[in-house]
Amino acid sequence: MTLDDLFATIEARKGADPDSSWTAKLLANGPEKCAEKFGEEAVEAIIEAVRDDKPALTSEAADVLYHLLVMLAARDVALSDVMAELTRRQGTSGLTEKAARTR
Ligand SMILES: N=c1c2ncn([C@@H]3O[C@H](COP(=O)(O)OP(=O)(O)OP(=O)(O)O)[C@@H](O)[C@H]3O)c2ncn1[C@@H]1O[C@H](COP(=O)(O)O)[C@@H](O)[C@H]1O
Repeated sequence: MTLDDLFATIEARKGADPDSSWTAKLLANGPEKCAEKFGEEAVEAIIEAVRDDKPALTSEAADVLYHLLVMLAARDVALSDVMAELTRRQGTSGLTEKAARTR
C-alpha cells in the first residue's frame, strides 16, 4: 500500500454512495467537514505522541494520513502536487529556508 494507491481509492470514491463508503460519506459532507475531521485526527495523534504510546501513535498516524488525503481530495489538490513541493524542497535545509524567509 502506498499513499498514491490510497489517494487513487479516495479519488474513486467521489460521487459514490455515502452509505457504501466512509470516504464517500466524508466527501459528501463537504471540504470544511473533511478539514475538521483531519484536525481531530491530528489532535489524537498529538496526544499519543505526548503520551509516548507507540502502538496508539502508529494507529493515529495512519488516521492522520488517510484524513489528510481526504481533505486534499475534497479541495481537488493532487497528492502529486504535494509530493512535487516536497521534491522542490529536497536539498534545502529547513534551517536555510527559514533564515531566507522575509517574514
Ligand atoms: N485508511 C482508511 C481509514 N482510516 C480510518 N478510516 C475510518 O475513519 C473513521 C475514523 O473514525 P473515528 O475513529 O474518528 O471514529 P468515528 O466513527 O468517526 O467517531 P466520531 O468522531 O464520529 O465519534 C473510521 O470509520 C475509520 O474506519 C478509514 N477509512 C478508510 N480508509 C481507506 O479507504 C479505503 C476506502 O474506504 P471506504 O471509502 O470506506 O470504502 C479503505 O479500503 C481504506 O484503505
